[in-house]
Amino acid sequence: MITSERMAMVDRNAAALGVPRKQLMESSGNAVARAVREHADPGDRVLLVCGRGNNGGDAMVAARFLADYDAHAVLLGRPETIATDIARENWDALDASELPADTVADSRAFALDDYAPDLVVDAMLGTGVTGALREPEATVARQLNAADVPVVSVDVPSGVDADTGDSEGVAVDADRVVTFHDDKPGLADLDAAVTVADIGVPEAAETFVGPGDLRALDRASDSHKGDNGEVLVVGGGPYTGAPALAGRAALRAGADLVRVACPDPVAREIQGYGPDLIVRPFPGEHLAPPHVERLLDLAAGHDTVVFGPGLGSDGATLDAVADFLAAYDGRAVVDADALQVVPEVDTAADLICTPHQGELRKMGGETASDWRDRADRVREFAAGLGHTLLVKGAYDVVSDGDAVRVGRTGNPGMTVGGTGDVLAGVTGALAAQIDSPLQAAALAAYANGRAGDAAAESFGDGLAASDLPDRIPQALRDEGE
Ligand SMILES: NC(=O)C1=CN([C@@H]2O[C@H](COP(=O)(O)OP(=O)(O)OC[C@H]3O[C@@H](n4cnc5c(N)ncnc54)[C@H](O)[C@@H]3O)[C@@H](O)[C@H]2O)[C@H](O)CC1
Ligand SMILES: [K+]
Repeated sequence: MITSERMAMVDRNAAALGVPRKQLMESSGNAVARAVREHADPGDRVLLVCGRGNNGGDAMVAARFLADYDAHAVLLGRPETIATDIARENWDALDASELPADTVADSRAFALDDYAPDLVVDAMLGTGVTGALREPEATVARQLNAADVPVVSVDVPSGVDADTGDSEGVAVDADRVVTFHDDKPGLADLDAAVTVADIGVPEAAETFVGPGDLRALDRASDSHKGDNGEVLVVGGGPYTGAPALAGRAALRAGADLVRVACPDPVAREIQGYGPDLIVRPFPGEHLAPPHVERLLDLAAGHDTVVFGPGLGSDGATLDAVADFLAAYDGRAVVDADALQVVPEVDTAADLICTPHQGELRKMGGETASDWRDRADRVREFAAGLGHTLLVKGAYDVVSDGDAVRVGRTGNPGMTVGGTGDVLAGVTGALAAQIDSPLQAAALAAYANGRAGDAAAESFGDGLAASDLPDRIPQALRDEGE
């Protein structure tokens, strides 16, 4: 099953892998023509009703594959109103090839009987539908539903929401649906036979995080209306730079506000770095159980907590981490020494753990040299743990125990200290903006690696972790779109 939102991401990822949407449309149209062949005989009259989006484009392609039928394409609207370049190119190809095709600009000009079809291909609207069908689509849908003619719908019956199966007004009552790449949740309860057509989307477009995944952030900024979240970084003790790096990275990944809770001496140093980070010091040299109550209060006012950067592995510190996690029920990123506490603790929190392979082993997980084997093991371990894992490596493997995503951006220069702190901060900021922890972690791995790749262009293997945060905003933009 795939939602329309995820399909749009995968589609964009496929384009980035060198399989552009027009090529997928060619496969989609071919699959539609194959379905027509199963329901009608050569010579039969086939009416292809095309909308102005890519759903219509699929049927325009199908028309080219049906030369041995009496096939006729009807565009609902004027050719100038076709919404996408690839649909327009396919319409122009029909026109230039002098294949039977005409346009219907308003509902009064359409009468199904004029075509006397043996079969209708419904390609008015696919996953791009919003709200109730407008005219002329609504009238055409009513005529199709009233007539005794078999209907093959392209991708989804026009008017039906592919994610929910709902329709706000009239929708096409299809006999058969040819849907693409993967089944859609909204098709399950319809009275239609559903076939899933492989349209050649490489598996890598789903597995490897790509520019399409950046859409998760566009959507997040629509729904949160400018509220990009507040992040609390809990870190510092033996190390000072780590919490500051994580905090700065969280800001650059779009968090509205970042506070760093750290021991007094660390706070004084962080304040010397500049005005961007708000510091909430606690007494002593390192985190300890007496600090936990105040940290919990502080955490309650934040969308996510990034736990671990530079905390060290003092016994009292690890006890404090365990106490915190046992009482916390929000969302947190756990990194570095704090990770070893996670398998023992019973927590209601929603955690994203970001171990490197050594830390994963310390948590009781297994690694493997081949990334595919590693992906299986990470998935199993995440399922047992009940949290999301982002296991760092040349290929970063992310799993919530169910799905697996792999980030393959980044370069060997990033083995320098501190890049993990940057990743933890970016993960915290994205987890404050994106609902799915898997998606937030996957995108964080991708963006961190891309920022590292941009830094390597200037500094090669001499890159430093502090080169990364300022390169995160660009790494979170899709320049190819
Ligand atoms: N990877 C894939 O899955 C591929 C899918 N393909 C096909 O593309 C469509 C989705 O195309 P898109 O252009 O995004 O949307 P639509 O064609 O469904 O519709 C957009 C079009 O419709 C107008 N519109 C929206 N709501 C309404 C309404 N209620 N009434 C009337 N008109 C409406 C809107 O203004 C736009 O102009 C997918 O389903 C597949 O069939 C491609 O083949 C590529 C690969
Ligand atoms: K359709």
